[in-house]
Amino acid sequence: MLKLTNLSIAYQNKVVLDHLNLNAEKGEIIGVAAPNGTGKTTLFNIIANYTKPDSGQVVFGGKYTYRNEKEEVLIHKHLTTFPEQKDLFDELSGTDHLKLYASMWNGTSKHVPAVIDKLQMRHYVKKKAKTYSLGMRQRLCFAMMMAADTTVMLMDEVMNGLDVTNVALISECLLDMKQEGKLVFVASHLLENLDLYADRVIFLKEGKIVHEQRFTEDREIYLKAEMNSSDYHELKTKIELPAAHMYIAEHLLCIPMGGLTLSEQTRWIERILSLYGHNLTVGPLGTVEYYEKYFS
Ligand SMILES: Nc1ncnc2c1ncn2[C@@H]1O[C@H](COP(=O)(O)OP(=O)(O)OP(=O)(O)O)[C@@H](O)[C@H]1O
Repeated sequence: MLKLTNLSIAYQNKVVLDHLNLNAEKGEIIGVAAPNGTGKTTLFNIIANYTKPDSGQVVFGGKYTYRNEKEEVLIHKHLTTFPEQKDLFDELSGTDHLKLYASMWNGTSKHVPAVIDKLQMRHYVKKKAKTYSLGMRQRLCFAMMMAADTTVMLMDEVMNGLDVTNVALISECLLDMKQEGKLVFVASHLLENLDLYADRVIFLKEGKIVHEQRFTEDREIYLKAEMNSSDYHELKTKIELPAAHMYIAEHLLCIPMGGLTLSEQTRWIERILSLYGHNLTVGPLGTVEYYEKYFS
């Protein structure tokens, strides 16, 4: 559906994307995780052709690129980017915004009432946007994407300014979009939230995808023990830890359990429990843990 090949861009001396490659399919939600200023927005801007890469290509549906205006129009019929709150029209109501997006991309606004209901906006959607709180504006921006209903959606900081209830509501809508076969990119600093709906999370570092965590496949199970750095170094003098173990962000020891027999697994659990009893869990690594591994 969407193929990124060898995307590179640099500003002055700073390399932001460096020969980045990615294939993405319909029905996928791809989380993009990286610290501030790494290149998430730049990546989205290149996918949407708001920014030209220094080299590389964005290919849609196996054949369309931004080589000419005709193909750009074709691509943009199927792609939306998350509106910025500052781009909302103060004097227009939420309904006006939704109808605008619906008719621009969809040619009809018949589904707008269903979007309003789904996002529980009925009590405010007829008021002018200038009267909305931050969270109300953010929900409207998301609703506009739902109204546009395109196949590819690029969502930058979609959860910004939302309270817990609204984060849950939007997460639910993202899961619905996946069921409907959309391809959704979500750049977010709410890392645990990505675990709820992303099929995979890519971690950007120094212009490249330094790690891709897939949630759809069998994931490696780890014995995870919280321990400070002096306990970790002391432990290493007492027992030989498996070569593949990780010590993440100076606080989390992770011992892979895959390939071990049940009795070996139990032995590791007993050993770590007897030495450092508290805060021990068994399970796969989540987005937070990989983030700490690569960026801490
Ligand atoms: N037009 C531009 N001119 C010069 N530098 C730019 C431009 N656009 C982006 N950059 C630089 O590129 C880098 C990546 O910026 P980008 O906005 O893509 O990061 P981000 O990962 O989206 O950050 P955040 O999490 O803060 O939104 C930053 O160092 C930024 O200063």
